[in-house]
Amino acid sequence: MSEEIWIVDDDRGVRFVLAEALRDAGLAVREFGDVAAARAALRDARPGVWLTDVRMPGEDGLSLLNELNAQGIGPVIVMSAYTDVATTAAAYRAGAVDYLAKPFDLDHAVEVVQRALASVASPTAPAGSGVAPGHALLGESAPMREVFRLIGRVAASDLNVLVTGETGTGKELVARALHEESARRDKPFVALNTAAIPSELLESELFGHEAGAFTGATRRVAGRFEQAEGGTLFLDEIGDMPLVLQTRLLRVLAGGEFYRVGGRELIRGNVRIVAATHQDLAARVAAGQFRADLMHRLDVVRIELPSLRSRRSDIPLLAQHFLAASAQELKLPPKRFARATLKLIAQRDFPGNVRELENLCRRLAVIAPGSEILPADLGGHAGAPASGEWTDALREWAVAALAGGEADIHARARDALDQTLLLAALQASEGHRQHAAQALGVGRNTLTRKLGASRTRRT
Ligand SMILES: Nc1ncnc2c1ncn2[C@@H]1O[C@H](COP(=O)(O)OP(=O)(O)OP(=O)(O)O)[C@@H](O)[C@H]1O
Repeated sequence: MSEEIWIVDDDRGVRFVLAEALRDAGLAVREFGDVAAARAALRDARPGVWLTDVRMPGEDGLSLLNELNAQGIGPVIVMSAYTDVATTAAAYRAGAVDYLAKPFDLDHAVEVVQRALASVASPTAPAGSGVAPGHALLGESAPMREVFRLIGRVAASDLNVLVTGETGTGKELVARALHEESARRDKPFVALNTAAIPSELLESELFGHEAGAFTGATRRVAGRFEQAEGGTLFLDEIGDMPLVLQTRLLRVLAGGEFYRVGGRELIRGNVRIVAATHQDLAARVAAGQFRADLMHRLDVVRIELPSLRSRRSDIPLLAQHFLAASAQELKLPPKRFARATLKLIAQRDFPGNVRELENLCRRLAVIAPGSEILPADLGGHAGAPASGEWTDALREWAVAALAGGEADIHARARDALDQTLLLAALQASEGHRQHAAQALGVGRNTLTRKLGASRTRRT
């Protein structure tokens, strides 16, 4: 077996630095500027490992990968600047052993090549079925690229996956992407939010019931397991599942068989389970609220979604996407963010993560007056105020007041807030109460009352 590494990339710069790094590591390297040249070289030689770009003028890297894979020539490592789930998963499906997201770290690239060389004896994965459909899952930050890579890696397998992450981080989207990128994509994707269903109904929701199984069960109903036959069942908020049902679910997962509620017919299912939770399952196990054996069965592969505030570089991309999508969906004229507005948004903390950002953009699509969304538009309408502004000063004051054991902290802060806002508005309206009230978005009576209250307290 040849130990030569073949690099196919139309970008000379990439070829050069990569080839140098590999040679420094003691490997022999051959470079090709396009697929045709590499294919010609195949007539009288074989590489140890291929590294190929995806999008190149002429034939693209994936079609080469498919062909090499069909002929058992490999292993192939795909390099691409396109790090979305669809491209990554398509590469893995076509038989890539690894995926390097450009720009990549050279040491990491050398390591990946060495690993591929070491595993040369093992056969490559079977060829896949072409290019994947587009995905709603967006992100360019390093942690999201890692998520896409994992999805690409495990989608084609039938392994159970546990998706973890705070609320609104995209757990359901990941489950859908896993389904779309698997051979099950033409079968149903069925989602069930365990926390949203009363526990006494959950069993019949999951496994279905026969007519007469309980009061009100007038006909046989298929449960989510049956509905998802051949496809994927997404169990959201799995941490909230009652213990009795955990036992039942465990039995079904272990045996692959179940009965409908009130039924005698044993049903054999073929369903892939993707579960999600925002809770720390291990902690729930320790507290006796979740079965350890069920956790291990669900947590075969874990995909951890990062919070939005830990990947702020994705915020502008997501915000622009949501703004455009909202305008289209609500049939509103398109708007765009001023650069300063995007910067302010990217500083926010978003405890509700991507969902909260999506809601903010939807609101702005509706209420921002101009075609360009300015920082002022974020003002009172945009949810929590940006961190790093007056709230920081307020927080400092509160921390000091709490530490000093002061009394009536909330009332005093509220008074100070009222007074500051009212005086600023009155100044701006040159003492005109009606205008000041309008500008603040409060009624005139409220303004008068608050003015009175703050005066009374001060005296
Ligand atoms: N990476 C992403 N790219 C684009 N949209 C996203 C992304 N992540 C989340 N969203 C959007 O944010 C919203 C929330 O996502 P999703 O429902 O998947 O989150 P979740 O983690 O399952 O939330 P919960 O824990 O509250 O159920 C959805 O509208 C989804 O389309």
